[in-house]
Amino acid sequence: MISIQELTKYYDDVCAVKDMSLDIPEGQIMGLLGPNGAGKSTTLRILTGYLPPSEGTIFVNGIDVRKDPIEAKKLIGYLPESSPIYPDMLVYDYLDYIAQVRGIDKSVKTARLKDLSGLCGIRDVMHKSVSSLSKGYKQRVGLALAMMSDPRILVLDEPTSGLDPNQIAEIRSIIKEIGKEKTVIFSTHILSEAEATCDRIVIVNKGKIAADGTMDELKSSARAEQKISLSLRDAKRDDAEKALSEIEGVTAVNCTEREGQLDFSLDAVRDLRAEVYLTVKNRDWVMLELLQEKKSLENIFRILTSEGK
Ligand SMILES: Nc1ncnc2c1ncn2[C@@H]1O[C@H](COP(=O)(O)OP(=O)(O)OP(=O)(O)O)[C@@H](O)[C@H]1O
Repeated sequence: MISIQELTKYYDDVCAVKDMSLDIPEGQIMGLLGPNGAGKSTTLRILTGYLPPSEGTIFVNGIDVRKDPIEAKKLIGYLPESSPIYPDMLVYDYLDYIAQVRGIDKSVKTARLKDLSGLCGIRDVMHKSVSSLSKGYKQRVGLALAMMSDPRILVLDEPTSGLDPNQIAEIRSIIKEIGKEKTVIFSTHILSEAEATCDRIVIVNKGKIAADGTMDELKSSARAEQKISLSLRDAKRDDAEKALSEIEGVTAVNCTEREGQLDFSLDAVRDLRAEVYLTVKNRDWVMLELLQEKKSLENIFRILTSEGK
């Protein structure tokens, strides 16, 4: 449905997106996850035809966004990071006005506004002024605006930014509901946000894709590397290092010594606590501590997006 090919964007000499390629199939809810300044908004602006790329191409349903932005935009609903909504109108009047601007036929307009108000949970505020709404409701109105033309693709830039936990949960459930029928792409810098909502997560850092997969795939790659720490007494350092490094699946052994105690940190391909325990027991060394550090997705995200990585 969407094919991003070798996308690069420079703002003067700042490279915001570097050689990004990505295919997004129809019906997917995809989260673009990354820290501030990773290039998420820039990617979404180019995808929605609001910003030209420096290099590269984006096809939306076979349409080249750069060559035919008007046709491409017809397929996309876009909620930018700070959605510009007029404060002085009633919600209903505002949606009605936008429906007219978008050329929605009068015969279907009333039904469309009714559907949207239900989908986006704004029935109760349709006759309130936009300025009186909470940030969460304003965001729902923004969603309704993005969905006005019943687009096949919905692009949301940090849709839950600045909302309280209840509002976040509400926006999430609306996105999930919309995602049953549409392709949804949204950006966030919060891992749990992407985890709760997405079929697929693309982690971007410094304009590049750092990881791409389903939540399960990212989690199993996070589990693929384990760290085990243990402390021993009554063991000779050389013997202990040798014995631990000979355990199948241990890829690195680090040791520090203090007051007759050996503290080890092992890298392993899986949870090897049982093997470590038996190795120590068979040699009559005293085990003071045995711990497995959980390498959570949170850690992976931090490692992938931290400075210098
Ligand atoms: N209009 C602009 N002019 C110059 N540099 C820009 C402009 N917009 C973005 N940048 C720079 O491009 C890089 C990527 O910014 P972008 O807004 O795309 O990142 P982001 O991941 O969306 O971050 P945030 O979550 O903070 O919005 C950053 O270094 C940013 O400072």
